[in-house]
Amino acid sequence: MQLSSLLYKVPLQATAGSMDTDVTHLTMDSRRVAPGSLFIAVRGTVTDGHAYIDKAIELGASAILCEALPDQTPEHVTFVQVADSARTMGLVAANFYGHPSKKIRLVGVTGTNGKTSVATLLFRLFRSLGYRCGLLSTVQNQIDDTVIPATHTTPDAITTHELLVRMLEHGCTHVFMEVSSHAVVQERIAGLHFAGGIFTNITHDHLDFHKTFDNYIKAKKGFFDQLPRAAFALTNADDKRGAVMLQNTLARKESYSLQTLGTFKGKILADGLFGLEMDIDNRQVWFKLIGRFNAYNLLAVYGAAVLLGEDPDDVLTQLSGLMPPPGRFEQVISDDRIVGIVDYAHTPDALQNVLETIAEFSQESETGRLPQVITVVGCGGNRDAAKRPLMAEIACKFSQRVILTSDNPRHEEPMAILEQMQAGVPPIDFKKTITIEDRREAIERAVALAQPHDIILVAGKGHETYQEIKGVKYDFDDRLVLREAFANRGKA
Ligand SMILES: CC(=O)N[C@H]1[C@@H](OP(=O)(O)OP(=O)(O)OC[C@H]2O[C@@H](n3ccc(=O)[nH]c3=O)[C@H](O)[C@@H]2O)O[C@H](CO)[C@@H](O)[C@@H]1O[C@H](C)C(=O)N[C@@H](C)C(=O)N[C@H](CCC(=O)O)C(=O)O
Ligand SMILES: Nc1ncnc2c1ncn2[C@@H]1O[C@H](COP(=O)(O)OP(=O)(O)OP(=O)(O)O)[C@@H](O)[C@H]1O
Ligand SMILES: N[C@H](CCC[C@H](N)C(=O)O)C(=O)O
Ligand SMILES: [Mg+2]
Repeated sequence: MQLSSLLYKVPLQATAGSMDTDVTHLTMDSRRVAPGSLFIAVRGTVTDGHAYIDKAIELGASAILCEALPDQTPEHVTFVQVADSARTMGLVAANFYGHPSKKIRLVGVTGTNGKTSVATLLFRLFRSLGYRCGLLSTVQNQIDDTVIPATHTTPDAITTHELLVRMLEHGCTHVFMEVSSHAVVQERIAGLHFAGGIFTNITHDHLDFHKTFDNYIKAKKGFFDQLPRAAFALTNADDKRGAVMLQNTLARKESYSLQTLGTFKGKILADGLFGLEMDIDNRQVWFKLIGRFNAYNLLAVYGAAVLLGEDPDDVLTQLSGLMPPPGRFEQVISDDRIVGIVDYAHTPDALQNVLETIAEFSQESETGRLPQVITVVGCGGNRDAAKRPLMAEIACKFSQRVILTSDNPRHEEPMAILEQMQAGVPPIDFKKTITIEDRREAIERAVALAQPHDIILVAGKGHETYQEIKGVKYDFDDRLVLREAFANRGKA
């Protein structure tokens, strides 16, 4: 495509070289430059893409998009200067790929917790309603049955556009995607045309990246600020910041609620390890998902589906048959009835929600002995450190035994992370807390400590199939390790 067409409606500051140059490929990574590429120099958190312009030219880039022109520009390469290359990348990607998001109904989900759950349920719901669909999520990307591994919760703008084109070619009519706060700040969603946006909730996370809670709120709100007038903006009316999200949006304002007024009203009628019974818009329905937080997710999905024009009865019928996404309250039961729960709770709020849900149900046992809750939990390295003591404190508050362990230490020392978690353990709970650095050993110890009908929560990794230590991803799956530990229990 001609560079001038690629830059259609893109605000430019300066150019050097021919605008007729042909561009055959876009990339923000010099290591991926091939002859004919447009290399987009983006300032990152570790390094600055501008430092790789020479490398990109060496590898045959035909044009460079950047925020600062070098003193001398070679004649055979065109330079384009813009104010914000990350944002421009999204606009250029939209031009290059022919605005696929305008030809499909794209719905984004943002919030601290529940994005994967809501996006995945919407994807499965619309498929069961007969549509071809796409999904961009933390667990995986999907085009109907074809799974494409995900590296991020929200891919970069070029990858997203590429995937949307593939989805269109496959005949997809609807795409559901998670919109992380990182993605909003890094402009990964620039150039996308959304048919709707959904807000789940906002609590403590990612303060390592956003620095303050206010910045974090602003990042989430930024998604709604960008929605077009024709879109819907569906918020959680029961969340303190639910209304804030919609303050400046042009989109149609809608809400869902279990507690107050909202476009979509729900009520929990029954809640147990078997599922949820809810009243939604005066219809009583059973769902296979567990816990109050999932009542919110279901209501958000229902509301979005109705806003997308689906019949409420059809939506509820299909929704009642859906299973939770992998690693979300996934149960692994031992032969002697120990209940293992693997859940992706990796924030204080998620951990508290899951443990409160478990606490409610652990009183239901009919064995005469009150089941104990054993929680195995860790916190990721090179991520928000402020949540570490909080998560340990919450684990102690709601469990009879707590095993603190590692969760993707990345480039940090596992024991240093664990010491920060230990700082949150109240003195009264020292006795019930053990620290075991190796996650497999920690899970095995939980199984050894458990008796029939006890509940073991293994929190933080959910669907993940690896443990990341010093840049290497080792195979590790909480569900498999738990199953193995249960199987070995009989043999000990
Ligand atoms: C903190 C963060 O978000 N980092 C993302 C960011 O990387 P960065 O800012 O560190 O980039 P950088 O390494 O400084 O490089 C700057 C630029 O130089 C380029 N470069 C670099 C080296 C080179 O040789 N040549 C070259 O051209 C890079 O391609 C890049 O364009 O931009 C990269 C390209 O898009 C992302 O892959 C990377 O995600 C990292 C891997 C990451 O772990 N991100 C996490 C925190 C994240 O985004 N998480 C959210 C979910 C959070 C949630 O749970 O809600 C997500 O959406 O996945
Ligand atoms: N609506 C909700 N409110 C609070 N907690 C929730 C909600 N939905 C799910 N959770 C909890 O949060 C965990 C993560 O859920 P989910 O993967 O859907 O969130 P996410 O927003 O996609 O997370 P990430 O930011 O890591 O992508 C779940 O395993 C569950 O413990
Ligand atoms: N999307 C989140 C996932 C955290 C999951 C947890 N297992 C960890 O590695 O910290 C992040 O990148 O911060
Ligand atoms: Mg997610």
